[in-house]
Amino acid sequence: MAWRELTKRGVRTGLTRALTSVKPRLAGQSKFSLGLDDAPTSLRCISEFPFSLVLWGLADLKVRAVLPLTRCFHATPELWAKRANELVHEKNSHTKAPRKGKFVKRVRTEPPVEAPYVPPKLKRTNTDKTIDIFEGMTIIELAKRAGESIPVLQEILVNVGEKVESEFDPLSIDIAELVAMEVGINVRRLHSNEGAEVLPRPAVVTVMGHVDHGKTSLLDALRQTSVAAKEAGGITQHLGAFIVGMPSGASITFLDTPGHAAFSAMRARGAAVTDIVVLVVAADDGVMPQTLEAVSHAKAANVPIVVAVNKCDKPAADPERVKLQLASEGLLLEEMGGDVQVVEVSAVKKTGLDILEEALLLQAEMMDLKARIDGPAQAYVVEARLDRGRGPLATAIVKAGTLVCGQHVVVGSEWGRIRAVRDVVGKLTEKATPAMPIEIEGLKGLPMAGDDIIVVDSEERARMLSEGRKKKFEKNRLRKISEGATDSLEPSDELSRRIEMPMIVKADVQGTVQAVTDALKTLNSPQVFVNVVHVGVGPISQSDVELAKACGAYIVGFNVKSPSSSISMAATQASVKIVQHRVIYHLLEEIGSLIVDKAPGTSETQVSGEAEVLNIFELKGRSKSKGDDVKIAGCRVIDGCVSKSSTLRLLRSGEVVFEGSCSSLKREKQDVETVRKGNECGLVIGDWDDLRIGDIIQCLEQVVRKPKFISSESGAVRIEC
Ligand SMILES: Nc1nc2c(ncn2[C@@H]2O[C@H](COP(=O)(O)OP(=O)(O)OP(=O)(O)O)[C@@H](O)[C@H]2O)c(=O)[nH]1
Repeated sequence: MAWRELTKRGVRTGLTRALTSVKPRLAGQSKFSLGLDDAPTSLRCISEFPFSLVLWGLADLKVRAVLPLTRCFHATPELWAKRANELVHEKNSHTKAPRKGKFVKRVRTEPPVEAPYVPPKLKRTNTDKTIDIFEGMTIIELAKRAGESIPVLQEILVNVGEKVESEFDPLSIDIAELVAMEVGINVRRLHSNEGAEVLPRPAVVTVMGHVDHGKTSLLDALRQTSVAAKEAGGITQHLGAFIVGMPSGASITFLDTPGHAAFSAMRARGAAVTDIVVLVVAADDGVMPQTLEAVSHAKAANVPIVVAVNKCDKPAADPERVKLQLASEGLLLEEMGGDVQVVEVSAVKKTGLDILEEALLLQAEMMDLKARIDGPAQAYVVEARLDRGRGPLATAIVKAGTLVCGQHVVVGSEWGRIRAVRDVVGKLTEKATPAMPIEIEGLKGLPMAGDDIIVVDSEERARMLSEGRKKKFEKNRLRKISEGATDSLEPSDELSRRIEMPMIVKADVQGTVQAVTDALKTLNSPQVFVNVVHVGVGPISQSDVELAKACGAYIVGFNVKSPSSSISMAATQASVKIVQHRVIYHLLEEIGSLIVDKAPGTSETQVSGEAEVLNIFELKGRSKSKGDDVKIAGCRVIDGCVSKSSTLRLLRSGEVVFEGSCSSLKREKQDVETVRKGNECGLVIGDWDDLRIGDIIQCLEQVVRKPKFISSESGAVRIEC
């Protein structure tokens, strides 16, 4: 039974009341309040279970027991039905304390205090009124449409266990419906596919795989263009999207996600909007670390994989080995009885491409990909960049509905009115339908890759939502800073000695800014802390130099134009170092070596030599200081080299008995500075004369160990101390 349908039967009202009445009694019982808070979300997920009886039971019991709704996911319909019967039975038999069942726990053992449901002051005359609701609307918007006051709706939200920090917070469409229902208003869900015409849509495909396994070449081969050649350093630098038309007339939307480790954050976002992942594995190289990483991303996002075994033209190609490797990593390949299709291709020789396309279309067909065409669009930002002439530009994929030029949108915490929509070839278009990659122009600020695009009615609403979201982000940011400050109140000794390297990151597009920032953070070590103080899209500017000067930061430019001579000169004068690259691992290498240079290193005590005491000689009255006898250890150096200037450590039966300096080191009556392994010597330890045959004398030296910059074959980098 669907949650929506319950409205008609009044069940949801019952549940809301039940939850509301039980809430005061749950104070301090986190387990139960958790279930309560989760209720609206959980309810969406259990729609296939016959739980209405349970809900009725809860409502009618007024409620001395509460179902931990989070556990609904694990319940079978039979269990639900059984438990529902139990609840009804308990109610009918007037049992004061319900039995402890698998899903029900008693809230308190003393006679229950009736906690009658006290509804907020509601107009309950609205039953014929219907309002449009949609994902992401604010409580202000809902209040306006419902003709209710904001505090009344806020009270309902609190009562249903929904945490809403501000009236600008977007509500989920389900919560909006729940609140509307409480004030007795019918709703029409604008983002729902129900009632709207749903049509098949092209699949959105992401190509993933290990570095250099041929992702870009494969996409190029598919679209008959050559991007790889144009790309700096031969690696894909940022997320793009394009449509590949198939001979059959069908089309597939590809997200061109890059494969380098530094971009894994962007790749994760790519997977979130994607329907299918093409996992590219080079037939000669086989499964590599990033191949497995890609599999994990796809699995985490619950996205099916189609494997493209590439470079099959190479003499060393061994597709069968690749298949076995993949199978051993848990991919259930079709030819081994699973459902993952594997296609052998060569991006260079352009073989197997038609079979790959067919495999993708087949996969898409099996998934029965459909989307609502009409109504407001739901879309995601894939990439964003700043264009000098056109301002902020966002590449987006429409997931449902139609995005129309001129609409007001909220994108993450930015807003704007869509001034222009361009398709993949840069042609202006009036609207964009599902799975269509587009570039939109007209936003007031630069959104982040992964942001959702919400279409709103008016500029006022767009502005309001954007402001609300910005405030929330700022609040979260400040909270994080204050949490960080609290964390750093008691830093460990090692961390408190960390040297800070402030950095300003400038890159061509938003996704890259973040990828570079994330990559730089991987270089943090116990000795050096990379502190990204400012990030931005676009070329390095005068103000970047001024900021860098003020906080002693390095400026890191990635994929941006070289700064003008006046900016370079200003940077030189201000002793601001600018590090600029177009290939991520070159950038990381340079920053890594700067970190290594700057790191103080760790001081370590090393045993540089070891001597065994073979004899003990006593010289009467020879001590310079005291006039006492002196004991000389007649030793043989058994390891390394013993030197007079070193600190000595005396070991007896493996235990340290003394540590001090050497006051005399002689070899055949000659004073010497060092004695090497295999030679004999006479050694006097200052202030220590308790010597025994068999004692071991170690020479200690302090060495400073500098961290090392390590770059693995997979492209991952780190600083090892
Ligand atoms: N022989 C052969 N070489 C290929 C094939 N596909 C790609 N290559 C070569 O492999 C190298 C890497 O190809 P790219 O397409 O840049 O690989 P990528 O996976 O996109 O690399 P990143 O973007 O760096 O992750 C290039 O030199 C290609 O020419 C193929 O099918 N056969």
